[in-house]
Amino acid sequence: MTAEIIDGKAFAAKVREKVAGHVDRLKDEHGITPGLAVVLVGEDPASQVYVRSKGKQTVEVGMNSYEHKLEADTSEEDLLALIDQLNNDKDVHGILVQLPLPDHLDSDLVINSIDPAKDVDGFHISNVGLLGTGQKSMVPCTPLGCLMMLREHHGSLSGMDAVVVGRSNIVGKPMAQLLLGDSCTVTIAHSRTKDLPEVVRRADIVVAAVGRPEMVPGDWIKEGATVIDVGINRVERDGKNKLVGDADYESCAARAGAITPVPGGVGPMTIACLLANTVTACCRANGLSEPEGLTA
Ligand SMILES: Nc1nc2c(c(=O)[nH]1)N[C@@H](CN(C=O)c1ccc(C(=O)N[C@@H](CCC(=O)O)C(=O)O)cc1)CN2
Repeated sequence: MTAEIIDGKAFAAKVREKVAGHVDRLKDEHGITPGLAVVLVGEDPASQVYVRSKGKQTVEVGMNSYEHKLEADTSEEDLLALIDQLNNDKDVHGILVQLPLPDHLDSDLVINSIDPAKDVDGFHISNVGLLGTGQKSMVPCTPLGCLMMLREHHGSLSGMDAVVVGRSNIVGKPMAQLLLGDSCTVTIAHSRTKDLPEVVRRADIVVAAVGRPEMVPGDWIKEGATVIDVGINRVERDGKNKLVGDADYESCAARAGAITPVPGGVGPMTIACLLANTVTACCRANGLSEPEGLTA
């Protein structure tokens, strides 16, 4: 079998188009412009690229973008003061602190200081609890993007066997909650899972989110399964830098029914879903109905 390629770049463009439509309506009918504040601490080169891209795409869909770039040695007190200011700014509907933070800053403390209603990353402990109990929450962008692509590809996911390889708070755990919410039978596998290849071979849906280059080989994949590759790993091949996922693309594509490529799969959906979450947060803050097609 040769897998169908799930084109995340094209799908993300459609999500952005939908977001732009909702933003137009918010402006025309309610006089409200959604605003997203992104906070970057330090000069991590990859983070700088992602933050630039977030700002650009925010403006492209018609929203206001507020960028706050802080020195790498910014104190926790100063960062928390900025978040407090953004929490109280009525023009800011979404707040995101780019991760990873420099080591001297406590990420959990910082994330949990964001107003949960403005936490467009969905990382605040309140949103984690709401998602885990099936209540309305802000949903982390990468898993939301994966869910949207899976729903688009399969229609209903009900009754499917899903294996999430990786148990991070940012991707693995919320991904499992979302799949459970769509009535999949879900296994979270990790480095200590016994007979990992056999566990993965049972799955109709495999979400690879371990952060290890090409860890999942094709012979772990059930014929016809869907592979969602969350990994973004920079490796050197033949003297050149290359981006690869957590799944070995060639061998997985030879067995899977559908697969997301890296780059151009899950990555672009992360920022598209951030924009979607900002519109959702803005609608909720103003007592308006949820934007259709942009939430879990
Ligand atoms: N506060 C957050 N920090 C981080 C998150 C997050 O969701 N919230 N996720 C990642 C980084 N990230 C967004 O912040 C992100 C990563 C990758 C992409 C993307 O489009 N990747 C492209 C490849 C780009 C490249 O060449 O490097 C792709 O996969 O096609 C977008 C956003 C960590 N931090």
